[in-house]
Amino acid sequence: MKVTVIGSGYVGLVTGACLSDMGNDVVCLDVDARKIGLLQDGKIPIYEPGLQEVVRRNVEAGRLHFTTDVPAAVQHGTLQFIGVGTPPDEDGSADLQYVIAAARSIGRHMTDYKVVIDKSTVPVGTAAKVKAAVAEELAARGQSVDFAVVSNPEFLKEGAAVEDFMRPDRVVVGADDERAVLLMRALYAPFTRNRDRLLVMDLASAEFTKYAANAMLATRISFMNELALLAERVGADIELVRRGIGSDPRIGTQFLYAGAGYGGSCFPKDVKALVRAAQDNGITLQVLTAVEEANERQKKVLVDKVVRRFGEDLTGRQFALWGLAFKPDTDDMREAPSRVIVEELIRRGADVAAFDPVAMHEARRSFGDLPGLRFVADQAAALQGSDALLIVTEWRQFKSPDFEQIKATLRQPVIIDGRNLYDPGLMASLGIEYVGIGRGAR
Ligand SMILES: NC(=O)c1ccc[n+]([C@@H]2O[C@H](COP(=O)([O-])OP(=O)(O)OC[C@H]3O[C@@H](n4cnc5c(N)ncnc54)[C@H](O)[C@@H]3O)[C@@H](O)[C@H]2O)c1
Ligand SMILES: O=c1ccn([C@@H]2O[C@H](COP(=O)(O)OP(=O)(O)O[C@H]3O[C@H](CO)[C@@H](O)[C@H](O)[C@H]3O)[C@@H](O)[C@H]2O)c(=O)[nH]1
Repeated sequence: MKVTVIGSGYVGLVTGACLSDMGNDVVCLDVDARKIGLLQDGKIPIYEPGLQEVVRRNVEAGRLHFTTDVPAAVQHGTLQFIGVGTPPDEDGSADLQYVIAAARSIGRHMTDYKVVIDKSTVPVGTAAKVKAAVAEELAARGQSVDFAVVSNPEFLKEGAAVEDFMRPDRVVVGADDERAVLLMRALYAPFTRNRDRLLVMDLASAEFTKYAANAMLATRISFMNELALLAERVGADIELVRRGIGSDPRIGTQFLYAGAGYGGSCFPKDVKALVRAAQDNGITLQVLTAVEEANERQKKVLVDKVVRRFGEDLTGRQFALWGLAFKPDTDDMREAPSRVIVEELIRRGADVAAFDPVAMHEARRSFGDLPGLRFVADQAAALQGSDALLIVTEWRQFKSPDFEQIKATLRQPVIIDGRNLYDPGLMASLGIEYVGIGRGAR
């Protein structure tokens, strides 16, 4: 099938690459000429395991193209995916300006039947706005061309994006047009294996489902983070509690890890947008309001532990920081807890020696020139001259480090672990002072 993907960021690129891998003829469009230039040169602007290979083989096969040429891109695809950003507006609601601009581009240049597919995360009612924007542009040109609007939210996780797209738990399709549904079924047939995985529903329910999923996942994390605070006080170990509750299939084992707070480009913005949408409808979402507040507090928990150990004034102290990206297997720094932690340590007078296996470049861009922050070449170098090691992201290479080296290199053998990577018993036996999240058991 002929597919156009508008927006070649995270979601657009993965969508375009995976759809072309199933034999579709895909054009990815972006307004960012630098990004498209990189992609045309065979370079992937983001770090995402496996993506480079999928892009390369489909470009080589002539099924995947990148362009800034709006009319040509719009004319190409029967299926027009909109995968542009929906950042939070000042009041927390989703800013739809890029989605509407993409819809207008379609209306301005289409000459035959199109299915316009909202892949971006957008609030209930957006499909109607997209429909109106396309129709307005068509009317301005005096054209009458048939089209449908479909909601097809994306559920991929960064770091596992290709796998998630290729083997989705479900594909949600919101539609009010039978022909569009048939086309979507055909497009997703190679990914959904059996038909049960493709869930067809009305537009509003599909749009709502995306926010509900992220809100539920964020709630689990804030719930565990809050319980971790209490576990420390009462002498329980949240890791053992996690296993204890997770083995109940009604609860499940995934997404129950207490940590340094959730970040990324989705949970923070989507929780805010849902709370805001509820307010606009005269409803206060009390649980989700608390989920967000708990997360803001959690991002500071690591610094609270530093303060408890080293005092309020951190002047003259240096801390080694392992992990800057908001999660492992990505270089994405959007809403990363490391940003809050680094800024707070530096505000209190400390220096920070930071290392991340892949996010150093993005981190430099995101922090700018921040006095007191130094990026070092590897995890061992961060330890030199540091008073303690702080772990912020659970990269695999941090999971079994050389503990003797850590002990010998740090000024004091202190590890403050925001991801609960190590066994407190082992740390005690090695003579390392170890502080995790919610690990109060003695
Ligand atoms: N990142 C994720 O893991 C993820 C997962 C699921 C859903 N989402 C949702 O998908 C959407 C996109 O997220 P992202 O992380 O890919 O964003 P992104 O910022 O990485 O990419 C968006 C791209 O759209 C381009 N763009 C903006 N306006 C355009 C226009 N009019 N025409 C063409 N290109 C345009 C931008 O230049 C940018 O390259 C958001 O709504 C997000 O919430 C993201
Ligand atoms: O048990 C857990 C699981 C995750 N996190 C944190 O939660 C954040 C988000 O992690 P994750 O969900 O793995 O990454 P994202 O790529 O942001 O993916 C989420 O957001 C996407 C964008 O909407 C959705 O498509 C995905 O389904 C949804 O998982 C990260 O900071 C993690 O460190 C925890 O603290 N504890």
